[in-house]
Amino acid sequence: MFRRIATRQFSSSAANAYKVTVLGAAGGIGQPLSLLLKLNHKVTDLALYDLRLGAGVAADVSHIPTNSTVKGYGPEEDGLAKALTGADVVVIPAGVPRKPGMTRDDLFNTNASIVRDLAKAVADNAPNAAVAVISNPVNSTVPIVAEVLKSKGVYNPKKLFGVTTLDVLRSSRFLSEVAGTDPTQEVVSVVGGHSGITIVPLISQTNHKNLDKETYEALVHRIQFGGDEVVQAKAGAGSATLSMAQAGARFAGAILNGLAGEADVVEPSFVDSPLFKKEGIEFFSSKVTLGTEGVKTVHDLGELTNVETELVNTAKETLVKNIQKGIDFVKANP
Ligand SMILES: NC(=O)C1=CN([C@@H]2O[C@H](COP(=O)(O)OP(=O)(O)OC[C@H]3O[C@@H](n4cnc5c(N)ncnc54)[C@H](O)[C@@H]3O)[C@@H](O)[C@H]2O)C=CC1
Ligand SMILES: O=C([O-])CC(=O)C(=O)O
Repeated sequence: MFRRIATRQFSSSAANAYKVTVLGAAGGIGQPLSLLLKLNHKVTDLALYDLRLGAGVAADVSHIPTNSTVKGYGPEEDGLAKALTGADVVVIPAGVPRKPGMTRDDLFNTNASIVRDLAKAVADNAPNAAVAVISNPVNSTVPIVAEVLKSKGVYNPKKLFGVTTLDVLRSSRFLSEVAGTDPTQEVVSVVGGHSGITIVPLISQTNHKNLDKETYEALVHRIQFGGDEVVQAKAGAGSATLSMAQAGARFAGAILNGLAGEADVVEPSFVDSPLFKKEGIEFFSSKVTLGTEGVKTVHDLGELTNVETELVNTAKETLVKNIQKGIDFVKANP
């Protein structure tokens, strides 16, 4: 009796009740990300899919007494379709991570087809879901998802996101370390893309515009190549997983806050962007206001210093190639 009442009370038809699906849920990112999503009270239905161990991770996470129902899925018995059906948000951390000496682009050959195939399943089973792509190289995997969704006639540019939140977290942390401030109070807008020189933190828009040149350059370099620090330290066992899980949970949470109609939900993300389309750059990361239909507003970059303008111009040169690579891949390998 009690159980039936509890189920009804938290049924997914209620307001603020969402199904979130994680594709790649048993991986280094997927597991802690699933844990953090289990702690988000807006998530009432959590679907965890992986090639292996989806059921195991789900059984584990499901014992936490929050309001969501957790289910695990594998490729057998149409598990991917079942995991996706009815999803409001799909988060994709499936794919291989870097080893020392590799760039994110070196992951393209393996991850492009993984992401393409998962995007096909999203198109078929959750065409209205907001899709948040974590799998690298983000600058190319996001265009891959867009091309697949377009080919299936279900592309909604307002509901596709490349997750760049880890660059935002690192910026807050690293800036606070050089400025001697509280990292929780440092908010840094990061624009461009998610790899090396395409990552452009806008330090001039913080309270620390007067850092000396050497400190500023070292800070920007550390933010751009922060991922390498973790890859080196893990020495062949992968890249950032725990900080990325926090970043992914924060971004998925922001999408849910937007869907729920909360005011002023703003996060940087790599989205289908009007900012530089005239220059042939279809996707760009900048601050985005999230709303009930996904992207509500793509913010422009605001005022930049000459140095930041240079950094953005350099980022664009690489971005345009990374984006085209993703588009060409789907054209050649539909
Ligand atoms: N956007 C960002 O800021 C960041 C992105 N990443 C990227 O995230 C990805 C995942 O990283 P980790 O979790 O560390 O890797 P991992 O190897 O620990 O986990 C990947 C998981 O994906 C699963 N998987 C592979 N193919 C799949 C498929 N077709 N369907 C479902 N699941 C599949 C694997 O079974 C594995 O459990 C990598 O590409 C990495 O470069 C990592 C850190 C930050
Ligand atoms: O560095 C990597 O390969 C993983 C990643 O994207 C990050 O940590 O920012």
